[in-house]
Amino acid sequence: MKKIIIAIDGFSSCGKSTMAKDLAKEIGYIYIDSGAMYRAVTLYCIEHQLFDEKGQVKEEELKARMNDIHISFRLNPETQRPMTYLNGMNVEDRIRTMEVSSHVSPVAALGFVREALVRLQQEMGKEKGIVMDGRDIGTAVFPQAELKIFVTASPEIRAQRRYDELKAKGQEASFDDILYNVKERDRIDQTREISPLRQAEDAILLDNSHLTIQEQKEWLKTQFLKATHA
Ligand SMILES: Nc1ncnc2c1ncn2[C@@H]1O[C@H](COP(=O)(O)OP(=O)(O)OP(=O)(O)O)[C@@H](O)[C@H]1O
Ligand SMILES: Nc1ccn([C@@H]2O[C@H](COP(=O)(O)O)[C@@H](O)[C@H]2O)c(=O)n1
Repeated sequence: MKKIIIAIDGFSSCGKSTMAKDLAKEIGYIYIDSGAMYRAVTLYCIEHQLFDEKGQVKEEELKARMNDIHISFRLNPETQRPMTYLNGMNVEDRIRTMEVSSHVSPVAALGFVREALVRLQQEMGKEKGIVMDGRDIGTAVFPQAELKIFVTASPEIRAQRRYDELKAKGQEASFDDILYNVKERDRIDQTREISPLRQAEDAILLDNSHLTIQEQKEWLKTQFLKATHA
């Protein structure tokens, strides 16, 4: 069967990567979490003191160091899940902290950061057979994608899911902080100048507020089958 590109965009924490990962595994496609790449750049900024005392990113310094930032993915041999590597180090857990979540959207709004990461994402998808999730995959990275999905759910439901996830991992979490972060990231992502978060005209909308993980997985598989048998 001819391989296609599947772009899954949408709001923060609505289940994009859960759906994308499951589908990719089932159909034997590569899965790329583009948000992990923006998170890795943000972690680099935190670890190299590239935020000033007001929490603003030191743009010129980051720009000068972009060539020193190397991001890649490797499969965890036990779980078969992709892990994010930054300059050869596994940073999968460190990029998921609230500290990174609360700094990532301003970093992702910088044109030179987007240029570098979009180039890398397009390179990863040039052979097709890829499921990529993010904010601008269907609009900017792969506008030619054969299947585009745009996922949404209410902010409260999304925050609750993230809260439950952190609690299950034994991490300290405040529902209010998570809700604030989810809404604030959505605001910055939707209002930035370059490639703002929006639904592509040809994307299929999914509100999964009241769907289980299994139901949304089946829904996505149906969309894939429709797109590949059309
Ligand atoms: N339909 C669902 N019902 C309940 N929980 C869900 C559902 N879909 C995903 N989840 C859970 O919600 C949390 C967020 O999901 P996920 O990480 O896939 O979202 P995301 O959109 O990729 O987030 P981000 O934008 O932050 O990368 C996870 O704990 C996941 O297990
Ligand atoms: N294609 C993308 C993907 C992500 N971002 C930015 O990164 C943040 C973190 O992404 P998650 O998917 O891990 O939540 C997100 O809030 C965006 O600011 C992006 O700009 N483009």
